[in-house]
Amino acid sequence: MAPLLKIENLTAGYGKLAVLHGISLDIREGEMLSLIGPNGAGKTSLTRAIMRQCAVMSGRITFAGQNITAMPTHRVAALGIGYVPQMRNVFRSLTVQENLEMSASLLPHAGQAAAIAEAYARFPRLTERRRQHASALSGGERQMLAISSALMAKPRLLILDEPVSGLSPGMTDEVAKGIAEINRSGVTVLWVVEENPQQIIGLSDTVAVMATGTIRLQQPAAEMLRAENFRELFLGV
Ligand SMILES: Nc1ncnc2c1ncn2[C@@H]1O[C@H](COP(=O)(O)OP(=O)(O)OP(=O)(O)O)[C@@H](O)[C@H]1O
Repeated sequence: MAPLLKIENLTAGYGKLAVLHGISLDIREGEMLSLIGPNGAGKTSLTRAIMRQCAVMSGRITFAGQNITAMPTHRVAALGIGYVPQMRNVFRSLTVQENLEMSASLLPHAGQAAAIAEAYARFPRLTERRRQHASALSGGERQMLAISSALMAKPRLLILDEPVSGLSPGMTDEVAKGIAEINRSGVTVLWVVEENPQQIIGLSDTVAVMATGTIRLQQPAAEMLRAENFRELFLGV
């Protein structure tokens, strides 16, 4: 079966400067793929290139059989890719409930209340915070809200940029389990993982290792965890 997302020989960057060099990566429908690698490897840029927020210089990106390489961001999103950037991913001056209502407003009216209830059921912690402004949320709660908002559009592929970075171990566990549950419900997940790689990779099917703007390795997560040189691979040295 053709992969859900196919990236072929992608070169991309900012202005005239290429920071991704000949990237090729396949994501199968239903899988959970962790993208790891040292600071500056280009993980964020790769997620941004998929969403057309970083200039593609050459190569091709295909999603669900459609060439999205030159498609504007809103059309990529409408095709079924949800994106949660690491920062600025919620409306800080709105409450949790208002954030969810705003995202749910994309749905037919009849389905909005159920979609919001589903978000609270997935991350019960948000229920307790429903009247709080998003600016007052903890880092983990903010990620839960951003992920819930992105899910309102019912994406086939969810791209998450470092959703658990900087979180306490308990909160990492809570957010990561929520993401694994989303994946089990049928959503393909691509997540950038910066910290606690062993714990997160354990939840993933596949790992792709980036270094200096290239993909060094793509392999099953179980194999990756068994590798003696795991740290070396992870750090890309
Ligand atoms: N807006 C930008 N303009 C110019 N160069 C950028 C921009 N954003 C990132 N870069 C450069 O692109 C390269 C890859 O950065 P990127 O943020 O994609 O890496 P990363 O693997 O996500 O790193 P980190 O884990 O530190 O976020 C770096 O050399 C960075 O300096």
